[in-house]
Amino acid sequence: MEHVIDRVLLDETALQAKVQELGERITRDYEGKDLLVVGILKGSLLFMADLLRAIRIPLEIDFMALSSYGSGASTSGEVRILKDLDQSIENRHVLVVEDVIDTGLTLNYLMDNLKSRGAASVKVCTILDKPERRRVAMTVDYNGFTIPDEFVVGYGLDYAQQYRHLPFVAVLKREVYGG
Ligand SMILES: O=P(O)(O)OC[C@H]1O[C@H](OP(=O)(O)OP(=O)(O)O)[C@H](O)[C@@H]1O
Ligand code: HPA
Repeated sequence: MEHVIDRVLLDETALQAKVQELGERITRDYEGKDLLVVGILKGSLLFMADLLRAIRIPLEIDFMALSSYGSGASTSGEVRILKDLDQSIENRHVLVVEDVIDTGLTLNYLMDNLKSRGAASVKVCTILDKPERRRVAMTVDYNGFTIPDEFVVGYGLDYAQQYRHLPFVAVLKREVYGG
């Protein structure tokens, strides 16, 4: 992988330490509540699996897949649900798990959509946040790392569907993505 990676931004130790910290906070905050953790495919997969093991209270899991027309940065901000939840979330406490919040358009749509289904609460947990790219204001309830506006891969994040399996977050060499 060395030939495609410019530099490692967050190594495995840093990621895992942060995941433990987030898991502890979530454990405290949701104690005694009916918690449903919703992973957004595909990017959240690695973070979701690690985070779940760091949460020490009963919970259920589900997944959604979304697609934005064009990229997340497209002008419309229109989002389509490709795979919906398997169950009703009425009166349940929903925690959405994401790999990265960029423009915020995906999550903005999703939070409104989930709230309209009568959830008791809807919060978001992301491992990465790129606030410089935000196009809609949004509250990030649990954030792992605030990162600069650079294209990163690994720990679930892809470039052309590659590199999701890397256990660290890295910046690709410019010649790989033509940036
Ligand atoms: O804040 P935004 O600008 O809306 O961008 C963030 C979204 O973009 C990525 O998903 P993507 O559509 O690339 O799907 P993936 O998780 O399958 O890679 C990421 O997982 C977020 O869901
Ligand atoms: O930096 C990124 N890498 C991969 N996917 C993304 N989606 C938004 N930002 C990114």
